[in-house]
Amino acid sequence: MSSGPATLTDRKARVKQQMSDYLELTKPKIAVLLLVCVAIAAYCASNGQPDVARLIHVIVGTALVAASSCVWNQCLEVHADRRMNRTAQRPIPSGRLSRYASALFGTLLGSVGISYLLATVGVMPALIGALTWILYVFIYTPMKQVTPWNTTVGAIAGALPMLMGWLAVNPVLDLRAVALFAILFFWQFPHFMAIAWLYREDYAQGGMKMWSVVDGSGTKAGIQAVSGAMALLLVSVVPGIGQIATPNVFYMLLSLLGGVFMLVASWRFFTSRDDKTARQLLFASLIYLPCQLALLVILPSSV
Ligand code: HEM
Ligand SMILES: CC(C)=CCC/C(C)=C/CC/C(C)=C/COP(=O)(O)OP(=O)(O)O
Repeated sequence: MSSGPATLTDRKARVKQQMSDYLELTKPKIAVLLLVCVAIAAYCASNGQPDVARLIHVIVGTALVAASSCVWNQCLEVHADRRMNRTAQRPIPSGRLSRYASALFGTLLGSVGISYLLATVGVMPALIGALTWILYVFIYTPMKQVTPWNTTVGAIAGALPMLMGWLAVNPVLDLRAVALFAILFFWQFPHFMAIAWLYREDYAQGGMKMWSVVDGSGTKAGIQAVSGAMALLLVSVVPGIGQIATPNVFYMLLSLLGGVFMLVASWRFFTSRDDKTARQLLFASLIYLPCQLALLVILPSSV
């Protein structure tokens, strides 16, 4: 007799679980920071006069395309994800969602996202969105099983959304646009080398050829982290140079400070190569990026 309400409750719980599974497939935590980057690039490109509608359009469109790429990434990696502790409980390897339904969901998100970008902010952001999708899904994802250079390709895919944000409001890519791309590109090396070290056993089990797997001593991961942090320090200063006669010293000094913070965290990881310094480096990377982005916003638009 009581099976009616119980069934309804069960069904509601199942729908709720499925919705949260589909959301999980889109890797929402990474997406939030990525979309903040897109927004900041669009803001910088607007030279202090942001077109709010275009800004919102490029955020929405990029969110859809990025979500689609994350869904497809998990459709292709299901066997590896099943073998790794960090990913085994994801919706597809755990069997909560089928690969087919997920691929359909990802395709829908991607098609809507690219069409939305085309219709609202134009060809260039849509084109770069499509290229980034292909790079992440069809080049980076299979490359993880082949060579540690996969991270370099992944970092290009991770940084390209900066150009989507920029091109949505400004058709000309200047030195600041290149610097924004470079900041996000180089930031990913210390960010990911810390993760690659922390999950090295997992990655090895999943057949992923990360630097921390092919060189178990951690030296190569450390070198990648330190080199990335050094390059990051240099490129983060560039947006402050602006017109040579009036460099923004305030911005440049604070960027240098942030760069040194990342370099010290990377150096400590390189010299110790233990979980403690890796965790500190990952934490430092997640503190650094929002601060550096905030600095870019307060950088005067005349630069
Ligand atoms: C080569 C490129 C990248 C790789 C391989 C990578 C990989 C990862 C992985 C595996 C985690 C999960 C760590 C954990 O479970 O403890 C993570 C965390 C995170 N990543 Fe990245 N990432 C990359 C680029 C990016 C980019 C471009 C962004 C955004 C701008 C980003 C933002 C984040 C954030 C916010 C977290 C913390 C949230 C979480 O724990 O899921 N990452 N990254
Ligand atoms: C517009 C568009 C298509 C944007 C996509 C950009 C994007 C999602 C960048 C993230 C960068 C990246 C390589 C993350 C790690 O993936 P991973 O597969 O190594 O992470 P995992 O091991 O947790 O699955």
